[in-house]
Amino acid sequence: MNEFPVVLVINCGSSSVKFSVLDAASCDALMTGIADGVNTESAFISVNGSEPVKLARKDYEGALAAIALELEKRDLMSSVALIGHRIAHGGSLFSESTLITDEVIDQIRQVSPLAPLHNYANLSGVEAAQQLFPGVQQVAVFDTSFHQTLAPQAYLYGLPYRFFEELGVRRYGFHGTSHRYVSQQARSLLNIPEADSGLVIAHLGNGASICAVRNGHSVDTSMGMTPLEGLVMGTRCGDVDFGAMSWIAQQTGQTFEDLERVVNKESGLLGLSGLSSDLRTLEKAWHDGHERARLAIETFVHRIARHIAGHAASLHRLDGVVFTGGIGENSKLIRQLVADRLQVFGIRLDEQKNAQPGSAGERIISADTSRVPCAVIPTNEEKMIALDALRLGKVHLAAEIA
Ligand SMILES: Nc1ncnc2c1ncn2[C@@H]1O[C@H](COP(=O)(O)OP(=O)(O)O)[C@@H](O)[C@H]1O
Ligand SMILES: CCC(=O)OP(=O)(O)O
Ligand SMILES: [Mg+2]
Repeated sequence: MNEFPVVLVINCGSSSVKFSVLDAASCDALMTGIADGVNTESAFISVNGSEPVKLARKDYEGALAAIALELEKRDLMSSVALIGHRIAHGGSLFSESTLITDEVIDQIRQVSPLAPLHNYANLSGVEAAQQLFPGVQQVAVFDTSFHQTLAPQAYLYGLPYRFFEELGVRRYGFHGTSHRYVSQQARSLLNIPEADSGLVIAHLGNGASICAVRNGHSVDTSMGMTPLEGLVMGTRCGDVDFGAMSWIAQQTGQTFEDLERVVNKESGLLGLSGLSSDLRTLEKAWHDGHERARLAIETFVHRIARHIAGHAASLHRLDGVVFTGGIGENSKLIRQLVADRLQVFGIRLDEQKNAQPGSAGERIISADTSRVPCAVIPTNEEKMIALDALRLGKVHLAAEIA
């Protein structure tokens, strides 16, 4: 490794590449940024919150090349000791993070149809990084790994068992790296022992999911075989009656392919409001009297509360409800509306604590009289990815030397 090695963490999403450079010794972020609007005319890069700069090349390779250039400007290229990639779906092939080899890339490709918005983009990031950082060890960290502890009753669908046996149809769950990090932090914030603890985590971003964490392990989660099940999301519908989809297909003559696009890209907050998938836009629109924005937000909230309550049933005790993700960390409105619907648990937020800005970091937001504590914990998937990359990278380096 270099004298002051760093870990580059890459999260290639459906239209953006989020990246962080972390000090390998402390795992503190030295630099973060986003290349957004990938594969569109307006593709840009912004580093450490700076003004966006247009990308010369608009594709994933172009975005990764722009990130490499930013590292070069800061004389960091030769310090990159490891690259950690967020990979959404690992299927049943990967229950843990792994070093990336050609075989691993092939295996990730095999499961990619199950997370089409994410995995193909994730793989583009891996391939571009291999070109730009030749010889640097890369590590894959899967959203699905943390949920490998689900019991059959939590991961099976009520379908004929042969679909599971013959086709591997089952629930996997996603956002595992975030749920893993947030549940660890929550135990220290709320001062509860891992061995006897029960938490419900609400990761609310563009994609959104709930996770029940019992004694440090995921025991239930709202996403399924693909990242479509569960909550209403930015553009995804979440839970929907298959009978409704079949009815729509019969009435409109739309194919499975058409409907897959509708449920993944045209539904959720966007589809309900007819306005935007971005919660900030919808909150403002509601404030300005936009009725469908209000309806979209209230539907989003109702589903979150229903899933939080349902997930509590997988725990033996409820020590806390924790909000994270772009919405969970920043929207006092959503947190308040969700808490209002959880009165059955004796949950009450403290208005002032809930009104603190996202920049306030980890914080308890419930009233002292609340029967269950509620907290906000900013997620840090990048740190978890860097830690996994370092752990696997060290093992690999030791094996090379031996
Ligand atoms: N200050 C804020 N108030 C309300 N919503 C916010 C705020 N900041 C970000 N969001 C919302 O967070 C969502 C994006 O969350 P994020 O976790 O960044 O998504 P991703 O799944 O792409 O990682 C968007 O709906 C955005 O509007
Ligand atoms: C794959 C899980 C998911 O929805 O991720 P996202 O929140 O980054 O879209
Ligand atoms: Mg995210």
